[in-house]
Parts: sequence; structure tokens; C-alpha cells
Amino acid sequence: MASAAASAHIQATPTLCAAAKPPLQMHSEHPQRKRVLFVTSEFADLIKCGGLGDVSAALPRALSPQHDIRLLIPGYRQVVESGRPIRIVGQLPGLAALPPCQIGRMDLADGLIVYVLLNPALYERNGSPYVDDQGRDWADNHIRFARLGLAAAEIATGDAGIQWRPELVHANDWPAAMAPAYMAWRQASTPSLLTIHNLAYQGLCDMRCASELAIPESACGVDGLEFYGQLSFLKAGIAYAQHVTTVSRRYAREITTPEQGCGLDGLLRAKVQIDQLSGIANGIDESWHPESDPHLLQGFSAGDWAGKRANAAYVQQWLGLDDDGPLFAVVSRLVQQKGIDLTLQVAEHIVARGGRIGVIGQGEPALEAVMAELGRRHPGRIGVHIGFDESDARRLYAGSDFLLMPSRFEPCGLSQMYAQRYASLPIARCTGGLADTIEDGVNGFLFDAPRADAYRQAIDRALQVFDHPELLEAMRCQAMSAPLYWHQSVQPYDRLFQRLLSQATAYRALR
Ligand SMILES: Nc1ncnc2c1ncn2[C@@H]1O[C@H](COP(=O)(O)OP(=O)(O)O[C@H]2O[C@H](CO)[C@@H](O)[C@H](O)[C@H]2O)[C@@H](O)[C@H]1O
Repeated sequence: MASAAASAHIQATPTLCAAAKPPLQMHSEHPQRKRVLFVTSEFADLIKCGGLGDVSAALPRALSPQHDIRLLIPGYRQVVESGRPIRIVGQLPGLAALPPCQIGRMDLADGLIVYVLLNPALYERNGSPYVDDQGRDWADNHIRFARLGLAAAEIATGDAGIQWRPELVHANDWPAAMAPAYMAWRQASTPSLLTIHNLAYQGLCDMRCASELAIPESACGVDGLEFYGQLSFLKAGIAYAQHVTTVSRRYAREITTPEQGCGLDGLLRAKVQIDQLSGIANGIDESWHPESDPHLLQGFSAGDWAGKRANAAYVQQWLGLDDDGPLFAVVSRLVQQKGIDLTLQVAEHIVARGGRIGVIGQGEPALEAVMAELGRRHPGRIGVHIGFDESDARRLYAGSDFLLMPSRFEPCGLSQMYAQRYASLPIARCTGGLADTIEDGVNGFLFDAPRADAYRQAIDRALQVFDHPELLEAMRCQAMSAPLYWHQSVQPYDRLFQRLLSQATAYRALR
């Protein structure tokens, strides 16, 4: 339902937004400058549930000097009520059960352009992009995110009425993964790229939804979207995109195995054989800087730990912790992937060894409840905040000595890199991007088996380092310089964009 406040920010007349500032510095002399539509369900400036929101805010900005890259996001309440003007620039008709929508345009202060898919009934709700206030999936998620994919295809084929047409569509995760499929069914000549940030979330719905979503019957078989009797949005993206990337090189290999392939490993192996699957590691954006981060109580740098102590003092007070012992942090979505059950098993060990644990997390209601109960059982030693708060999360990274991240799988992981940058040493499982970004005993600690005993041994090694200040100092300094900023990931994306575009040109010439 549209709220009055929401409507107030949507301008129907195509006048220039007052908030628009001169665009980002554009190297217009770049001969390979391309128009790219980045399709995503989260964007940290406005709405973030996890790492996808961070990447969607940082990667397009990092690529902006090379390319005219614009975002397409759903018009959630948090987006239309953000106070940033939106002007209507396009109209989309309905198709089957996918309703008509408008396209709004938001010009951000740094020049980034965001297209907003507007349909109050579909997107302007309380709750998160994916679940309601009780943590239940929205029952019409298949409609909401198929609509997003169709809108991307309509923009790509020039049917949205907006004065801009991408040369490449970059879809992210299952909520955007129908874009390559709708583009193929509309014979778009524009190539598409799908980035998988997490293979475990696939966007499954009942096969009977096919007609509501205008999916051609010929695409409903095992060579198309069918996945064990259901329709899979992610499979659609993998099948129809010209290329698939994931967010670390190791995870790109892992998802081709039956253990980590979530039932899609066969299809992904086929993609490898035709050179259509690769891994490009995430970076971190420059707001994650311990000297200048405005969220922190006090900044700090390697060797000058007064600011780190000030953040620790804040965390102590906020979470009701005692003031002695090493501080272990958990900053995480509370979901099975993150190995929260393993942390529950080692928590008493940490407390018995004189440690404290500070938690900020949100996610599955059952895991939230056990985590909160753990905090109640150990007042002063374990403090738990169930919720999502950017400032508190950053202060917890900055104030802690170690980050606990025993993920069962981890496509890349940003939290461990944020912790490293803020001199909190990650204790993590040797999997996916964690294995690619942490050097055991140098800038963090890794353990192999997803078991409490292996995890406890890594914690004991961390505690030994904590007892040797010169070692701790050396590891902190190594960690702070380890994570790569995004500009280091630009080149591989750039090369991939150019390759996909030249393949598309060659293909068009053959037709
Ligand atoms: N309660 C809370 N309050 C405030 N902030 C919180 C929070 N809980 C988590 N966060 C923040 O959410 C982000 C989590 O990002 P990650 O990349 O570590 O994991 P996530 O599984 O969400 O991302 C998925 O996508 C990313 C992006 O590609 C991959 O790196 C990753 O492996 C994959 O699982 C971080 O910015 C973290 O600080």
C-alpha cells in the first residue's frame, strides 16, 4: 500500500532533481566505456540485509570511472521514503500476473544513477526485502522478483520508455536472476552476466506458477528452470546468462562439487567446460577505514590503539560486559550458513578461558532465541544484541580482539575483511572466500573440519597470541593491511564486460 510520505517523494514531472550534483568524474575518453545495468535487491545506501547490499553500493561505484553503470532496485518503503527525490521516467505494462509498474530515477549526490521499480502493492511493506516482520518469506516473492527481472529485460530491449539502454545487464543473486531468462525469451541482443553471491538461496517456487510468471512451457523442463519438480530462479539465471561469476575463486571451484553445488553442480560444471563460470573476489569499500570511519567512537591506526580501546569501552557498556579478558565478536546474519551452532558449542570454552563474547545478529528466529538465551546465561561475559545496526556493527569490529566466523560455507565474506581492517583477527573455517582472504597464523586463524573440537583448537591458538603482546601487535598490523579495496577487482570485471560485449557483437554479425 502506498503511504502518503512515499508518494510525496515521487515526482511525476521529469524535472531535474534538486539534489543532483555534478556526476562522478567520468573518463569519457575511455574508448571502451559501456552502458551497464546492475540489477540487485539490496543497496547499502538505502537497504541492506547483508553482504549483497555492500557489494551493490561499492562495485558499481568502483566501475563508474570506466563505465556508465546504473542500478535497478525495487522501490521498497525504505527506498521511496529515503527522502531522496525520485522522478518517473518510464512505464511498464503488466504481463500475466506481473503487474504494471513505473520506473523512477534517483540521482545520488555522487552521480550514481539508480532506477527504482515502483509498485507500492508489491514493494512498499514493513519488514525486509524478503521476509515479513515475523521472519516469514513474503508469499508473493516469486511475483515481486520475477517483476524485477522482467523490468530489467524491458529496459534492455528499450521497452521501458527510458532514454537509456544498457549494452550489458549484470544480475545479482536469485532475486535478479530471472533477468537473463526474460531477456532471452524477448530475443534481446544484449548480453547478460549473473553473479552468484550465495548459491544456497535459489528462489524456488511451485511449477504451477509458470503461467503467472509468463514462463514459456518449453523452458519448464530440466534443461530450463525445472529443479526437482519446482521452478528455480537461480537456475534460470545460470542457464540463460552468457557468463556466471561468483565472489571468490575458491567458491567458484567449490560450487562445481556435489558437496557444495546445492544440486546445481552439474550445470555449473557444464558452464566451466565452456568457459562461462569464473570467480572474482569481492573487495571492501573505502568507508571501512579505521582512521576516518565516522561510525567509530574514535579512530585509530596500526600501533596507536587508543581509539581501538575507546570502541571497546563503548561495546562493553552497550552489551553489559565486564572489562577484563579478550573480546570475541560475532557480527552476522544468524543463519545456518554461518555456523552459529558451532559458536554456541564453543562459547562456554571461551568464557572458561577468561574471554568475553559480543554479538550483534539477526536472522532465523530459532537461532536468535538460542543466542539471546546464551547471553542471559552468562551476564557480563556474553552480551547479545538481536538486531541490525551499521554503527554498532562497525564499533564491535573496531572494539574486539577476534571475530568468530565458523561458516559452513562462505562465497567470499566481507565481515572477516572488515574485522581485519579494524585489527580484529578472524577465527574462521577454511572454506570459500575465507580461505582466500585469511592467512593462518599471519592475519587470522583458520580451521578445517566444521566441528567444535577443531574450532576450539583455533580459539586456543588465538588466546596464546593474545597472551604475547608483541605477536598480537604483529598479527594486527598484518591484518590491517590485508583486505583489498574494490578498485583491485575492477580490472577483472572490466575485462569480462569487454569479452562479453565483443562475443555479443561477433554473434550479431553471424546472424
Ligand atoms: N546484525 C548486523 N548488524 C549490522 N550489520 C550486520 C549484521 N549482520 C551482518 N552485518 C553486515 O552484513 C554484511 C555481511 O556480509 P558478508 O559478506 O560477510 O556475508 P553475507 O552472508 O551477508 O553475504 C553474502 O554475499 C556476500 C557478498 O558477495 C558474500 O561476501 C558472502 O560470502 C555471502 O554469503 C557485513 O557488512 C556485516 O557487517
